Amino acid sequence: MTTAELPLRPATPDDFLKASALLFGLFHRAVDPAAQDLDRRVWDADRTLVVTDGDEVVGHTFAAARDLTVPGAVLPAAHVTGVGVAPTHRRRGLLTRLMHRQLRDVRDGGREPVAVLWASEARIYPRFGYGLASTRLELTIDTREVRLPAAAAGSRLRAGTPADLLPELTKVYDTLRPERPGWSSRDDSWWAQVLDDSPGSRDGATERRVVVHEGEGGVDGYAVWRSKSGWSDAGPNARVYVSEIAAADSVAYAALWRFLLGIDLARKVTYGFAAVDDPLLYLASDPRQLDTHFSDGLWVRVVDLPAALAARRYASDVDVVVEVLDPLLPENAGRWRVAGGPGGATCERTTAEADLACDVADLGAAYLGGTSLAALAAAGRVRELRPGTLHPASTAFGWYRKPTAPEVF
Ligand SMILES: CC(=O)SCCNC(=O)CCNC(=O)[C@H](O)C(C)(C)COP(=O)(O)OP(=O)(O)OC[C@H]1O[C@@H](n2cnc3c(N)ncnc32)[C@H](O)[C@@H]1OP(=O)(O)O
Repeated sequence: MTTAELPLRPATPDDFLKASALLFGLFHRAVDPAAQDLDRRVWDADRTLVVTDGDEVVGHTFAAARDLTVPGAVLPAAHVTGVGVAPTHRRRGLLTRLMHRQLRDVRDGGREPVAVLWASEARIYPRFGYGLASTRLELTIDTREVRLPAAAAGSRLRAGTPADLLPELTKVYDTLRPERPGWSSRDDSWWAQVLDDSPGSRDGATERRVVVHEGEGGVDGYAVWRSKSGWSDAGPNARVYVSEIAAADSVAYAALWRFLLGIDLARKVTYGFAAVDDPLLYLASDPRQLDTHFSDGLWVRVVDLPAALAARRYASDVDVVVEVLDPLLPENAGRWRVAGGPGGATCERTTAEADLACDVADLGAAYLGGTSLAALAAAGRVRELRPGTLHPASTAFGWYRKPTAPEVF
């Protein structure tokens, strides 16, 4: 049997252990039964495709059913993860088959207008119509070089474990989520996944810790962190690793950062999920000392174009005809009129002359309001066919805050 003929099918619960072993191997991790149990909580055979060769699972992809916040709305979105092909079967088209089938299934399912993912390597997914929709700043902060404004009166911090403080975390997260493009819904299983603390995941650091901020109305912010002991010839040199920080307002946000940057014996604090417009850039006495590193965040694939473009809101009034290329999902190809604004929008097929032309991946890139159509045009990706239409459309497709995705799923 050639690779192209290997069976590709929906998974069954019996495939889990083999699929899990495949993924541990592909990501160069020793099999960790604790992490595996946790993965099993979020894994759903009905949302998984596998390729088998005899008894072996040699290809795998999973699309978790979660909601995603987009500009002005919260939508069901296929959260694609666990993509992998066995090293014995690589570069023979199995990923291509899996991606094509998965996108077709999502489209035919009729419920999720977009698919989203984090890429292990940024080169993999554009060919399947995914566009880079959010960027991520990784910060490595020298605690002695950065000062924050003095604390506001009435701030209170409380420390605890993730297990003890989970109700507070979920409350804050769910309160903030509808306003934060790029955030995904978390049920109990996803919270368990996000807060995974199996010893194999610690890399010599402590267990996870949580600090919550209490304002006048109760808990309104939290940070999840761990630390790692370190000593140098010059003295203490511990590191603090922040995995998540969320706050309802500037008082809570500054108080949490003040706490994290003030932990005794630590010299560096790292945080991997800052937004490109993160408030810390404007709070810190010397933003250069945040030592930012820029990388790709969430990739978005527009699966049902009219549903996706009508579902989000626009920053300003828009009425534009876009000619779209989508060889993989031809239902999306052709000319679409997007009309609306901050209160809602419609997207309908049209025979009118096009104002702009682009690939479906560019609409994915612009979908969360973080990548501008004008920047894509400057890169030669979006084309302005009718002069004067690009700039207003670019403003409308933007949003008042940049998207950020707080977790790699
Ligand atoms: C959302 C997520 O889960 S991200 C995790 C992705 N998984 C991993 O990184 C685990 C390790 N890697 C793998 O499992 C595999 O190499 C995969 C899944 C990335 C690719 O699977 P394959 O079956 O080899 O891909 P396939 O043969 O369909 O390749 C399709 C095309 O993508 C290209 N491609 C595939 N992987 C890569 C890569 N890592 N970098 C650059 N190009 C790539 C191929 O060259 C091919 O290009 P072509 O059509 O011009 O010839």
